[in-house]
Amino acid sequence: MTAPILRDLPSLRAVTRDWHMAGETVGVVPTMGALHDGHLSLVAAAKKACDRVIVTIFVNPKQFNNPDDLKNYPRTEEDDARKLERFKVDALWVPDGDQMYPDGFATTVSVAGLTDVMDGAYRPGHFDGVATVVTKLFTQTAATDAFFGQKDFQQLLVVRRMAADLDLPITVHGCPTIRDIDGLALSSRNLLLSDRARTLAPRLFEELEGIAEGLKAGHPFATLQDQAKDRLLKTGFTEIDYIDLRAQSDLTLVTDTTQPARLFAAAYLAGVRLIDNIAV
Ligand SMILES: Nc1ncnc2c1ncn2[C@@H]1O[C@H](COP(=O)(O)OP(=O)(O)OP(=O)(O)O)[C@@H](O)[C@H]1O
Ligand SMILES: CC(C)(CO)[C@@H](O)C(=O)[O-]
Ligand code: BAL
Repeated sequence: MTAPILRDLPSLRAVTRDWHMAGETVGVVPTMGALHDGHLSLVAAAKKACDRVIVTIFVNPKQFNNPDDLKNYPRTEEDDARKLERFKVDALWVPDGDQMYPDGFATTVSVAGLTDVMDGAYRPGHFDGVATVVTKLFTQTAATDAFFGQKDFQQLLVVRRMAADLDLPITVHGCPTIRDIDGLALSSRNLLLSDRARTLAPRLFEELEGIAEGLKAGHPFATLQDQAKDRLLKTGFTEIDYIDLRAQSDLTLVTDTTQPARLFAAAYLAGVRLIDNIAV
């Protein structure tokens, strides 16, 4: 059965009020649509953990620093609703831009520190947009639990910081990255890759794995990083925003893996910006 698609706040509040009154746990899975198995793994985790599940679909203009990226972002609402049928989620929250940001909207939620690096540095304003919309999604749904992917690891930490700092009564769960059979992290933007670019895209993950092995073998990170960048550029990637080794807790740069660390990468292939990260 198709879940009800709710587009205005009074309708959303009407259904969630009864759940909260009954003491049920409510899980929210925030997405920008164009759903794939990565998103669906979050939905499955939410179904397992919570009495009720709301999936949100909103392509949030405030987090796009590039107007073409916003214009080209895939929008597939009917397919998305169909893909969710088998999960029997309780509601789809699909607000439009006016619902989310009515005339006069003037508030920005900004998380300092964690957002200074990587995607925060390369996509100015991006995490302000994310933190602002996620704060609204949390308060609109009054969810008790939220489910985010580790594919966007920096986003996961930013959201956790924001929820803790604002005392939002919600538990933020981080779920593992789902990959295609060739290792490419599933991502809605993969739909924008040409056939040829799609065959090259898994190289990003392969390079991260190669660096992880090199670190285990005792090679210095700086050398491994340079070699990986060179190889990606020769393969056809056009621009590499970063390949970084950072502490998992606070994203500070590290040069070894004496504390829990992750490798992070962002690079352009045929005009599409791919990101990935792995634990080392
Ligand atoms: N491969 C994946 N595995 C697990 N979670 C994922 C994966 N891809 C996305 N997610 C998670 O799904 C949620 C919604 O992400 P979003 O709608 O931006 O999808 P996306 O595929 O990351 O798209 P984009 O192309 O914008 O990066 C986020 O919490 C994100 O981390
Ligand atoms: C969390 C999110 C739905 C906020 O718009 C978005 O950044 C995403 O899809 O990862
Ligand atoms: N997956 C994070 C959302 C974005 O790239 O804008």
